Amino acid sequence: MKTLISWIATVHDYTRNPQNQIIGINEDGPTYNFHNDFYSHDRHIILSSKKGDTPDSYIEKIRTSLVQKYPDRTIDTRYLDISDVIDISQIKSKVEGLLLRECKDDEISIFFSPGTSAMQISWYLIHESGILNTRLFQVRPKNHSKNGKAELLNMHVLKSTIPGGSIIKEESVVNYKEDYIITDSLKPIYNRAEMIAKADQVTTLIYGESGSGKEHLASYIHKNSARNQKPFITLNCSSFTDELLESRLFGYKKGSFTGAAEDRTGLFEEAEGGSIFLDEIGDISPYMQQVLLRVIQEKKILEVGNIKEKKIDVRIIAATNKDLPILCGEGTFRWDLFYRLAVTELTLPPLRNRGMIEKKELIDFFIESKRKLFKRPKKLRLGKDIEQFILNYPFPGNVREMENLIENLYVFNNDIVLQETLPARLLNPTDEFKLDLKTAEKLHIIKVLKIAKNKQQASKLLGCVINTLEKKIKDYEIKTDAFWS
Ligand SMILES: Nc1ncnc2c1ncn2[C@@H]1O[C@H](COP(=O)(O)OP(=O)(O)OP(=O)(O)O)[C@@H](O)[C@H]1O
Repeated sequence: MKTLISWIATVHDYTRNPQNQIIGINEDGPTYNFHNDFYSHDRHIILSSKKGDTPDSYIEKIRTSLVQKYPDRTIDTRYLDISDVIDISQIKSKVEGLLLRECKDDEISIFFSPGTSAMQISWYLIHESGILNTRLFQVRPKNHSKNGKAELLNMHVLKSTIPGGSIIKEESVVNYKEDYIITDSLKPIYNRAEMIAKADQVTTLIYGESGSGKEHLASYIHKNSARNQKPFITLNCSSFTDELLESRLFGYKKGSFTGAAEDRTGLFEEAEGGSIFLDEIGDISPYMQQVLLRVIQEKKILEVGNIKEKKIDVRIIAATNKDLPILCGEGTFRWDLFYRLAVTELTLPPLRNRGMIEKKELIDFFIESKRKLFKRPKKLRLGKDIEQFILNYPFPGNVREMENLIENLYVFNNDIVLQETLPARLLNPTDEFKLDLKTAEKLHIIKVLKIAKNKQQASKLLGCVINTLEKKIKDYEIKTDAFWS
């Protein structure tokens, strides 16, 4: 869809009397001019910085007048409730949020001219962030053009001329410091999360296996958002029945069910102004899906046992280790809820796909961070063979399992890690975990390498030529040093 978006031009879109009061619509103003000369879009969204509690008669007047003149055109208004029209970060965050919610897949033409200069800088920053498919346009009015006709100009602004990107980057670096390692495969994901964070109210769906870092990524979005001074609340949805989940999320009134001895505030209300992280969202029942869909649509909650809804302002970040589109296709998850939750999406790779270098970085990272935790003067040392066992292990529990393993090694070792202190599953990885075929093959090769005297014997046992075995050792990044000295 081709969407045109612009601010209302409060000065130039209206005619005024000598006392500067608005008395009518200026048909030579920028909004009208764009429609007269250049409009070729499927819809136009006109933005107002005001609160939408009561429609602004002026912006609605211009909309009605345009619709009367061009009845086949779709013209909508949106009220963004901007408290300070020169606050760039507030403007950018609210506009970007709106665009991500409503125009994510559109070809967006931004009419740059109307609005305050802060609004124009925000347009530029949104365009430059590259998160949406945007183009910037301005109009040269007929009295300034050589041929006496208004001209539509596509703007290409050189990046180096405006320092906005670096200002925004600086803010997020200041906001965020933590004991966490962002390895290479995580960098693009965290960069995207940072952009998402700036777009207020936009929902995010994080995909990733258990222990891959979903909660941390969600908290990173919160910390980098304008809501970072407000609460970040997390809930694992899979551990509750419908009744418990509903009362936990929305609260309840005293006496509304057996055991409800007093009023209790729900998590949505506790998170007011901040963000809520709903983990394992793929596990909620059809009933809870319907309830949550309503909450997202209406931005209101209903406490259990209450009849009056409460307005909420909470950013929702959800996560799942399931393939939600597949669940939707099978009919167990609602498409409409999926689309509401997945306005933006992020996927964390499982640890087994992060490559040896990253695995090693993580091991080193945890060895140092757990040294501090255990208050040891020296870091634990891993012999080459022990390191190979750890590197070869597929870690079905992902980073959490690796973190726990290193903690465990600190408990049982003082200096150099002894092989007998390694958990049995590392020495003999079996198929006790659900593993894909490739991992099963890798584990089988490791098993055979361990019992064979050399590669020739291993390839014989495996029933393949040595070249095939060597290729698989390379592809699966199996470290063979531990098997033969
Ligand atoms: N890159 C990393 N650097 C440091 N610690 C990490 C990293 N990734 C994950 N962890 C640690 O692994 C553990 C699991 O992370 P987290 O709880 O974010 O995962 P999750 O995907 O939300 O898991 P689940 O779905 O089971 O709740 C946490 O202790 C977290 O600190």
